[in-house]
Amino acid sequence: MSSHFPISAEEGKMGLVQWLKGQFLCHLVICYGFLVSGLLVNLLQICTLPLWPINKQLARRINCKLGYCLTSQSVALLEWWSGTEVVLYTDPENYRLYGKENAIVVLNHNFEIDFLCGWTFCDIFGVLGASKCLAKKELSYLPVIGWMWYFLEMVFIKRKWEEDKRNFVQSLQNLRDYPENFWFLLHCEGTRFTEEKHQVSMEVAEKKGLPKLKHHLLPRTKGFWVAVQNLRGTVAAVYCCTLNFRNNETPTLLGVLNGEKYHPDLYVRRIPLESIPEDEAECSAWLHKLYQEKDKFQEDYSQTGCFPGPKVTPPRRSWALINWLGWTCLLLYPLCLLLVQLVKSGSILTILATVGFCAAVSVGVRWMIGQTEIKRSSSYGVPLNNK
Ligand SMILES: CC/C=C\C/C=C\C/C=C\C/C=C\C/C=C\C/C=C\CCC(=O)SCCNC(=O)CCNC(=O)[C@H](O)C(C)(C)COP(=O)(O)OP(=O)(O)OC[C@H]1O[C@@H](n2cnc3c(N)ncnc32)[C@H](O)[C@@H]1OP(=O)(O)O
Ligand SMILES: CCCCCCCCCCCCCCCCCC(=O)OC[C@@H](O)COP(=O)(O)O
Repeated sequence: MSSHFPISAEEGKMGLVQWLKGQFLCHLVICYGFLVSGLLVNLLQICTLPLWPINKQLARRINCKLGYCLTSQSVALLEWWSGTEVVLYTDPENYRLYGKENAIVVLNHNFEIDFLCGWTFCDIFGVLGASKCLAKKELSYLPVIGWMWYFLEMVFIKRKWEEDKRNFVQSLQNLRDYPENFWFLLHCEGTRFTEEKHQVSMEVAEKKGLPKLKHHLLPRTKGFWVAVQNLRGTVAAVYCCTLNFRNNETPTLLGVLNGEKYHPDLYVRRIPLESIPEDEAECSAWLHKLYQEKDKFQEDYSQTGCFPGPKVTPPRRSWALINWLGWTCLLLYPLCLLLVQLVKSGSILTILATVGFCAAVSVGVRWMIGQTEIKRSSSYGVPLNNK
């Protein structure tokens, strides 16, 4: 039934803005800016190579800034384009420490944009350029983003312990003299949550005599233990982070690109590193207990729609937006000049080349977005013995 109330000018304007956000041309401009600026950042990163043996700390700082230039564009997309506001549930005493110390972040891995929400918190607390993750090796091959991570000393693993252990320990040791405050993200489940993976991992839990989890896969404990042991004295605390979305939202990166607003809530508990057991078996049992607590928070959230403790909506910072607008203006200018030349020339070949370029940008970015989709998740964790 149609409404008899006339829409206000304000509503009309909002409708138009929302309509624009869904248009392919807008997406093309955004993706073009992201890809071309990303390649420029990669190129500048390569230029820092001769600096590493001369002044490693300076090279690292420069790479953090370059990394920020690229990563913060996707934060701007979430905060300013889609209008998503991240809400934090945490102890105000601990809030003052976020961004002022190194930390290991333990975060659940259920959502397609959990990495983006993580980056947004990193930006809010000023550690975005230096933030790191224990990531699957396949991500290091991602054009632009994966190449950038190489220079940011991200830790990549094949998820095959015998093959990984040497490089993993060495990469962690390298972080001991990192010149900027960083957060090291660990998704201890090792893969994204799917019903099938959940079922398999709960079979493992049963065999091990561990309580079943409803909202998480059983955590793999080795990576956590090795990270804690190798970062003692470097990292002050573990941030136990539990992320969920209001109204049972299932957010996607494509949704963000279409300007859809989501409602993420993050519950953060700060646990001093000294309180985590050194012995492997005890540390492993400690992590299992942590996941049982996280599971309880998720269950309560699904009943009440909120996490425990006081909540705050930290203000978004303008830097991400300024950086994004700066790159867009810088890169749109030559594009517009090219288009004008194109129209003037009337050459079929040039027009075809331009259409081909736009199609390549669009397909390339769509493929990258595909990497974030849970339906394309790896087969890691199924069947049972797959490692
Ligand atoms: C204030 C705000 C604060 C914070 C804001 C939040 C976040 C911001 C922070 C930073 C952001 C930075 C960057 C993010 C950007 C982008 C990147 C995003 C995502 C990439 C993430 C990934 O790529 S996840 C995949 C890779 N990572 C991991 O795998 C890590 C987890 N895994 C481990 O750590 C593992 O231990 C390991 C891989 C190191 C080794 O695994 P392995 O299996 O060899 O050994 P384990 O001993 O650990 O496990 C074996 C035991 O596990 C049992 N088990 C459990 N389930 C299964 C199963 N399904 N199948 C088989 N076996 C299973 C198994 O029985 C073994 O038990 P045993 O008793 O026999 O040992
Ligand atoms: C202005 C900004 C424009 C943005 C345009 C869109 C650009 C596309 C950006 C793609 C960014 C890619 C970041 C990849 C991070 C994906 C993290 C992730 O979720 O990895 C999965 C692994 O953890 C586990 O893998 P599975 O075993 O589940 O398989």
